[in-house]
Amino acid sequence: MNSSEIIKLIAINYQQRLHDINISVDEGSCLFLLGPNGSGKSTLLSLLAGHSPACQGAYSLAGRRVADYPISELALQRAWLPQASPPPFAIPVYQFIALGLHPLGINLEDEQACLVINQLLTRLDIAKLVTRNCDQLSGGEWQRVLIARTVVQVSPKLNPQSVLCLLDEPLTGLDLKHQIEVLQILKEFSLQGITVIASIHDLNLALNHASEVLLLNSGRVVGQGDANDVLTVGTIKQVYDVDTELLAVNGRQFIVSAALSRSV
Ligand SMILES: Nc1ncnc2c1ncn2[C@@H]1O[C@H](COP(=O)(O)OP(=O)(O)OP(=O)(O)O)[C@@H](O)[C@H]1O
Repeated sequence: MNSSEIIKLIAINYQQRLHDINISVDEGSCLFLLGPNGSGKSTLLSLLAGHSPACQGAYSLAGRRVADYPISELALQRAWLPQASPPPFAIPVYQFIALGLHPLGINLEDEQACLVINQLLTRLDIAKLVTRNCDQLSGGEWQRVLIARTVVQVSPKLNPQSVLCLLDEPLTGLDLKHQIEVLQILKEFSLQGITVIASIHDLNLALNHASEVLLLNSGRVVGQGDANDVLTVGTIKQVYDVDTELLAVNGRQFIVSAALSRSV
């Protein structure tokens, strides 16, 4: 393990869903997982969260085999936002977000915890919803509540042992303003040394916000590295079967569908 490597996967195979995955991720990286529907992004995130004990190969987090972590220690090191989970039961929003404190052994009597939660409520624009139950929210509001609960668990201000924040399609259902705020929160986390791994479908957001990307296809890694190197017209055609063009605007690259750009 090199000094900044936080995640190491060697020869991971899982059912028929992931094949020969060998990856390494550095501390503080903001890595976006990309790939078509069914390519294995959720499966890989679940495995990184420590939820696929029957996989073949080796997975180490912070230099230790994940299989050797007691679940209570794993919960201190990483948080995981699964994809599109419905509200579990009719619990008030504030109490649901505070569930993220549970693995840390603190509760709402902790002043710093209340401060962190209240800041998140403001930033994610959910302060006005706190007294409502989780099953009385719109899809985008519920997604922001889920993100808040996940982020609280690995907030460096509350949890000095946190190293990893895993999010499966965190931007799904969010409007533009809330997407930007979530991306900003994730960037701040990575700048504070927390490794962020999130799956998304928007290649342009990946180009402009990821420190690196990992592109999957049919459960195999097609490429990992700088988004500009991995997301070429050739790899996009190979993986998504879509013809694209790259446009440069104010020094930034954007991917557009070749068919759509010709039809206007
Ligand atoms: N519980 C399951 N049992 C068996 N196969 C599954 C299960 N869940 C998913 N799969 C299969 O595993 C493969 C990878 O699925 P996964 O959900 O990881 O893809 P994904 O890249 O996250 O897709 P999407 O972009 O649609 O969310 C797919 O072929 C899928 O059909």
